[in-house]
Amino acid sequence: MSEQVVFDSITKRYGETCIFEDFSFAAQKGEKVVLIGSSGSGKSTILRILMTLEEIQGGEVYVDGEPLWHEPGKPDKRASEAYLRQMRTRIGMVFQQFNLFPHMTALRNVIEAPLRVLKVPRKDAEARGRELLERVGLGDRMDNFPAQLSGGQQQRVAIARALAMRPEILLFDEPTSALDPEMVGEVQNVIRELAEESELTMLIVTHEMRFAREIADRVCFLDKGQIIEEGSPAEVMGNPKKERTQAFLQSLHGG
Ligand SMILES: Nc1ncnc2c1ncn2[C@@H]1O[C@H](COP(=O)(O)OP(=O)(O)OP(=O)(O)O)[C@@H](O)[C@H]1O
Repeated sequence: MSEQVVFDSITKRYGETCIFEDFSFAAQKGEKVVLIGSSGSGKSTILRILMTLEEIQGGEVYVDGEPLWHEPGKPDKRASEAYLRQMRTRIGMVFQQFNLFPHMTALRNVIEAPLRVLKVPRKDAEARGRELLERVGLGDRMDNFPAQLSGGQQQRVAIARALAMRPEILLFDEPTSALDPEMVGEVQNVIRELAEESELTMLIVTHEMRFAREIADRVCFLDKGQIIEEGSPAEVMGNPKKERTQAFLQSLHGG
């Protein structure tokens, strides 16, 4: 196995507040890593840094061995927008709040980036878009606008949209936490199938422990910008060694 994502001793600050200092993390190609931890521990920030939505102040992130923030040939300068954009095409992200374009149909939402960014011919983009929407169970909803779809359906469109860019890495930031409870299962099923069937490297932030257990090859428990404990779901969630992990899991069980 090779490392597809590496955080090498990064520093991340918001103003004066240091979120990560000397933070390192790696995910293997095809690995499904679930990040758990209390609110504010830095889980979303990890995904946002990888998606180049947040800059770092020290260290480096590598994707497939290539630096994300220090463009080769320009190691002392911030990577150019063109370089970041090209690196970003390898990574897809599904957000808590779907973030669909409201004025576009489901199909249009899915094909927009392949058309504009990858310059895929419209016929091919549409064929692939239809296939992906079928795959997430929305074959009969392709021409609906987001407002005509339930939250669960919108999130499934968002997953199809991320897949349309043929990423190598797929990031999920609390993908079901904005959903009504009855829709959580349908979205989790789609993600679970994807995890079982695909070679994608997946990083998933979730507060849903049952889902985390089902989907993860490895669970990382974060606290205050540090990975306190990591291992298989059975190890971390079934038999946590560290007090802070135990306290976190108990706080969830306690409601
Ligand atoms: N844009 C920002 N400006 C300032 N501080 C921020 C910003 N974004 C996040 N933070 C802070 O960084 C820390 C880590 O936030 P992050 O969203 O990564 O945590 P999290 O573990 O994903 O939490 P949650 O489970 O609540 O989403 C928090 O203390 C948060 O307040």
